[in-house]
Amino acid sequence: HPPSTWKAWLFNAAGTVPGTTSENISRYASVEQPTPAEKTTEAEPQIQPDPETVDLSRSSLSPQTTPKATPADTQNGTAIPTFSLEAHESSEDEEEDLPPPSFPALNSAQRTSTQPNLMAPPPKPTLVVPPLPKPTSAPSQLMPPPPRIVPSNLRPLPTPSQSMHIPTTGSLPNRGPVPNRGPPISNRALAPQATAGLTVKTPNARGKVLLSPGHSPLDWANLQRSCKNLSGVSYLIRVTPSQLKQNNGRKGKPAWSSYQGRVYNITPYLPFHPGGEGELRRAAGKDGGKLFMEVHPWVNWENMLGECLVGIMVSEEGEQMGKGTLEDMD
Ligand code: HEM
Repeated sequence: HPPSTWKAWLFNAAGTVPGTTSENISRYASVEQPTPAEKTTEAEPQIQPDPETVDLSRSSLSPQTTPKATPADTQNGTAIPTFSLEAHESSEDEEEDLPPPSFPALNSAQRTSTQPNLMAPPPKPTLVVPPLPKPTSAPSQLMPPPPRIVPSNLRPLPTPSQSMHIPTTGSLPNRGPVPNRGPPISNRALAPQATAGLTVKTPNARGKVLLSPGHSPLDWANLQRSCKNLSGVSYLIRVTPSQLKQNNGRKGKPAWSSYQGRVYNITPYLPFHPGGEGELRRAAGKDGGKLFMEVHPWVNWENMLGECLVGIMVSEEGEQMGKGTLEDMD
């Protein structure tokens, strides 16, 4: 239902409401449309509304820009109904004065119900935990209390300056040169000799040496696969002990060594031997099996020197000494 003041204005539009005159309406309309005199004298129309009828401070609309009803309508006798917000605001005030709605509603089922709990209560747990025995009579069965921490027994925590400090200059602590992972600083001066094909002894526990560039185990493996003649012979031969002794690697002779009845030319392997050329030469011109097995029995001689095979050991009379024959090798 509209407020009662709305009805009054509706009736005023019909011209039948007492107490509302056309004078009021025209005065109201004159606020919206300035008189011609005001238009001509001033560039910006200054509107001075009647404080009794219009309260511009309460309106967010500007009277200069918002179109309003023209007074011509009032002159014809039919006034445009105008609505006042006063009555509406008063009703809002009344609503604000009302207490907040109660929840649940006063006539709701929750309020009218006589039973306080509509839902059934949850079942009670059947398992009952027995109470813990009271630690009264037998304190010896209980766990002993934790030891008291005496500050004097605690080791003092290291300060960040002591434990977390990383030196910015110099070598890191406990980070010496890794064995056989690169040339140590003390051997750098010997690098030109190493490039000349000489091996350099390094101070490591297993007696490995610094191999010259291009003589790593991988380089040797590649050389074995290169199909080059590494044995120095064009076909497998029978080697007598005297022949083996003559080929000892000295005076321009090749270095042969026997292992399990087979003879190998170790000459091309000398610069590749991880234990050093000198160590390997100790087996030249004789059976090297004993030395070999003393140092590194895990090394596969056959695989390492397969392409260096010269032949088999025979007696001085040419008799076969081992199980295998040259035909078997072929
Ligand atoms: C003639 C056949 C030989 C072959 C094919 C051979 C091969 C090898 C190989 C592959 C290594 C490296 C082992 C590894 O890294 O674990 C090595 C190391 C070594 N070899 Fe030989 N070697 C031979 C003979 C000898 C002989 C006759 C000696 C000594 C008299 C010797 C002394 C050493 C030493 C001292 C090392 C370094 C220590 C080690 O790696 O355990 N090698 N050799």
